[in-house]
Amino acid sequence: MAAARVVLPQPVTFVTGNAKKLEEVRAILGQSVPFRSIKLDLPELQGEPEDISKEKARLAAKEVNGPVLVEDTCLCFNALEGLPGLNNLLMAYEDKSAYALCVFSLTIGPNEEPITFLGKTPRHEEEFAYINSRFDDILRSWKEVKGKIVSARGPNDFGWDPIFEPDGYDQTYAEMHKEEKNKISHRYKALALVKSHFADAGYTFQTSPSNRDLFQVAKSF
Ligand SMILES: O=P(O)(O)OP(=O)(O)OP(=O)(O)OC[C@H]1O[C@@H](n2cnc3c(O)ncnc32)[C@H](O)[C@@H]1O
Ligand SMILES: [Mg+2]
Repeated sequence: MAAARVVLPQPVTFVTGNAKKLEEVRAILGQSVPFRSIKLDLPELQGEPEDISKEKARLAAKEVNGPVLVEDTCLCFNALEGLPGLNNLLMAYEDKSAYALCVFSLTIGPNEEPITFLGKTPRHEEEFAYINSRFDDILRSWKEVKGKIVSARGPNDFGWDPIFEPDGYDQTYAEMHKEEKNKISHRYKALALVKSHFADAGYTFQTSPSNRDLFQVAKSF
């Protein structure tokens, strides 16, 4: 018997205040997940990345009163034991290695528990087994994006892209073509899990995003 399909009252709303992030999410998701986007000023929360992300999703779902997707990204420095970073502080350390971590949380409604998707190595055995059973192919190369901090190179229009050089590349994220970054990035890795989840869950929508919604998104940035 086919699994019951969850019907969502409206398309997923991706909540962000960051236009560059939205651009990448659009490019990576393509048509695979129907979503629209709004800009909401949500508080910058403190704590573990997954907890922050879940709380952000809960707050956003209350505001939107429907299904939401949120994302948080950090550039974490190994010299600071994974603390997100202050670049100047790092200059005092020899270890310039870092990793880019991306967490998405999806919640299908204001009273639902958020599900998180991490562009990072799973920490717990059970988590690993769970993801592995579902996303075998993705997981084979599954890691946070490792790299190092360098002096800024390339256009300066998106956060820390000019100072992050992923391992195995001689360009910073900022110097790469957009399509190249989107094929290897922390955001790509986390969104691959989001896509698999949507393919698995087979959500259907009572309404789909209209041109009007898309137009409003374009205007809000
Ligand atoms: O509204 P939200 O979605 O939270 O957008 P934000 O700009 O606050 O984004 P984050 O909290 O996730 O990110 C913290 C910082 O990291 C930067 N950032 C996020 N993703 C990045 C990427 O892929 N490359 C470079 N910088 C990035 C971003 O510009 C912020 O200054
Ligand atoms: Mg933020």
